[in-house]
Amino acid sequence: MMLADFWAQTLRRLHSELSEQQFQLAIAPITVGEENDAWVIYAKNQFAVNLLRSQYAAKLSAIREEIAPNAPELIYKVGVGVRYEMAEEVSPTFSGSLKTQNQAKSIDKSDELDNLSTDTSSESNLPKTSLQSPQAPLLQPENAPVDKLPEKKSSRKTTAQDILAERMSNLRPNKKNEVSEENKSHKPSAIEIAKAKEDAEQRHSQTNLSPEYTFDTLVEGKGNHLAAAVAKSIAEKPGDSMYNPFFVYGSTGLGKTHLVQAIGNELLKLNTKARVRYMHSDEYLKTFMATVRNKTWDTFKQQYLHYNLLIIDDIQFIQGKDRTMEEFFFLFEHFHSRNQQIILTCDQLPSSLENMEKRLISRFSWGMTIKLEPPELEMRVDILERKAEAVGITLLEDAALFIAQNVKQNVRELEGALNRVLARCRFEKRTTIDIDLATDALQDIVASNYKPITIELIMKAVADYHHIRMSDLLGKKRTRTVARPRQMAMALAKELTNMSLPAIGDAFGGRDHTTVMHAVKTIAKLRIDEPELGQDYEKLLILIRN
Ligand SMILES: Nc1ncnc2c1ncn2[C@@H]1O[C@H](COP(=O)(O)OP(=O)(O)OP(=O)(O)O)[C@@H](O)[C@H]1O
Repeated sequence: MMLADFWAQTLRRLHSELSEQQFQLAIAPITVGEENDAWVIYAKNQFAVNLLRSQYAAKLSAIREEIAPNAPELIYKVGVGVRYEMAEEVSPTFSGSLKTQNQAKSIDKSDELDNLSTDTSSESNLPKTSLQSPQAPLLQPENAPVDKLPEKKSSRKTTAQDILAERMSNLRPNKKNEVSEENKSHKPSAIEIAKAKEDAEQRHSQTNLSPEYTFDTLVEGKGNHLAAAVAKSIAEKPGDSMYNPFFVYGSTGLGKTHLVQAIGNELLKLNTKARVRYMHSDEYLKTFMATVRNKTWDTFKQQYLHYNLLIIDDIQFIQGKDRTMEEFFFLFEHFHSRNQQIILTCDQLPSSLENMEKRLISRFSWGMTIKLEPPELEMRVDILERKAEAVGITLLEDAALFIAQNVKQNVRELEGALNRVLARCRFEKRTTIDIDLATDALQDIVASNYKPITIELIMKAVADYHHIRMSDLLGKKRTRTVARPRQMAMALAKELTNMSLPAIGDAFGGRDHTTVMHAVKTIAKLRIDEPELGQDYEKLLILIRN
């Protein structure tokens, strides 16, 4: 069998077996190739290679054994090979069967929804476990009540309308199984709708989730793209062993809480009866201490065991607290062994948690561990624009760029800076923020960020902006893609530094001062004649100054 055929069939197989999110996240980006008689699965970075090796290598080997037993072994590497798009590469019968597979997948998902929403067990129905010895943990996996996440059922035909109808029925109070045929056409009255809304709001408040932390309000960029994709996948299919636990870590203010709460809110949107609970580890600690003090073990156990999704924020705070860690270990085991989803956030990688129990550290890495990185410039601008828009204020592009350039570390600080600018804007009874207003409102931040402008700084900014190398600016190439940015860099050097024309020429690979003078004149003219170039120049001025 040829590699192309093998991969086309493998894609079809994986597409039918994995969730759409898993497929899109891990499999779709793969390219393949042949090297020295081996078949190579290429991924774009080491993280992706590791992910493939740990999560999919066994499955891929099994498929290879089955459909191409004489084919070479598969090896995994960072690199780029040939991409086979499923729709184009497969035969007509393949795409036909692909459709069938997709339908099968939607049946599975709707069944999960059915299961989740019709499971009516409540805390009071839970069997109680007893504390067997003073040292015994409160939560013992073997005794703990079984309240499973739904398992996939097979064949009932379910359409998208069924799913919608199911979701609608979840909005009505409690009567799902008692609806008679004639009542099916019953339209809920305004009172029923108001009651259902009130119930939903009450259920939501018990989850401890902030309603504003959703995927809609979460801006995505390089720093959180992968984490957001995994998060959405979990909301769609909580408890999948690949992402259980989901361990999100990163410095303060990067959006860990927002991201993990968005999972809870999304799951509740998909299924109003999913049992979700968010808590800060501090709350877990306090509740546990109160339990020890008051000996209210049963209440403590029942409080946690029936959730489908438990989110604990800032898990690092339980470090060094031996009994709490022990208890948490059994809570974790309970969730994991029953495919109930657990999500943890932390300020550092599990292995860096020096005072955490070893068995917990190893378990934290069983599922998916993802770091949130500080937002890059474009993402910061996007966040600012979206947040200003949400309060009905227009933030002009250069003002957004200016704020984003000055506040780089984390999103919380970015929000703080924006709030100051918004306050000034409202005080002046304006509806638009321009660069003057932003500069004025953030003077102190700008002053503390002050760095002298050097010619190297200018060259780097211009090279980055135009996606060329610094060496191109110094070299002899005269193609337009290089020559124009070089002229721009010279003009910027003239405007932003005190350097003489000969000194600038010298810094640009020993060029004559007349070359610099020509560049300055050309750019001055082009800034008027070519508005796009003019805007690029303005943006570079802001970038370099800030
Ligand atoms: N990608 C994002 N899009 C929109 N808003 C964001 C994003 N990331 C963070 N925020 C906002 O920034 C603020 C801080 O985020 P959050 O509290 O989630 O950070 P954190 O990483 O949990 O911080 P800490 O570790 O200090 O608890 C919140 O108001 C949040 O809504």
